[in-house]
Amino acid sequence: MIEQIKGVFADHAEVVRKSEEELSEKLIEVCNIISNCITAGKKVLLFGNGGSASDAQHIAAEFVGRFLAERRALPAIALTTDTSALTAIANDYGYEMVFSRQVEALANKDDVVIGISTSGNSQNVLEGLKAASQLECKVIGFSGNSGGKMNDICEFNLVVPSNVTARIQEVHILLGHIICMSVDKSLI
Ligand SMILES: O=C(CO)[C@@H](O)[C@H](O)[C@H](O)[C@H](O)COP(=O)(O)O
Ligand SMILES: [Zn+2]
Repeated sequence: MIEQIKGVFADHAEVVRKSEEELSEKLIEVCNIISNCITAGKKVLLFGNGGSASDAQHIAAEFVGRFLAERRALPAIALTTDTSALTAIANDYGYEMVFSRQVEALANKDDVVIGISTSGNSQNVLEGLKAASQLECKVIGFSGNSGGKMNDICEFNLVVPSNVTARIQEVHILLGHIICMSVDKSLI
């Protein structure tokens, strides 16, 4: 067991190292887009399935509550929390529409819309990002597994260099925290 545990720590460290190498430049651009969005009075919408739904909520909460600095509340909404909307949309239109329908309802031009999917291929995430694109939002992806179909839809797709869902998710929340740090710094 100890060998397995050490193996997970080692894999995690290696994916973090490769992510730093491959994603840092792109991450600066994403941080700037999000800081500019907030400064311009726009908002951030996030969504994903399972663990990525939790990530969407976690990151939105850092904006609305606080991260490091004492600053004003910032507008971010996870589209994974309204069970009435989620169940009605899934029941009436299909599960693949649960995010796109909410994006149509809530997003405006120049809002930032972040879709989180480790495979890059979850249909409801893809539909949500496509809807955001049509509304001229800034479309950002957090993905893994070479990016999947999110590569074709996102303006910036942050593809974590791993094929292991858990390792990808661990870096996704790290990316989220780096973005929160950068937005905080841009505001104070
Ligand atoms: O957290 C985990 C696995 O670590 C799961 O809940 C995982 O998020 C779910 O299987 C998702 O449905 C996977 O979807 P995606 O990341 O490929 O879009
Ligand atoms: Zn998980």
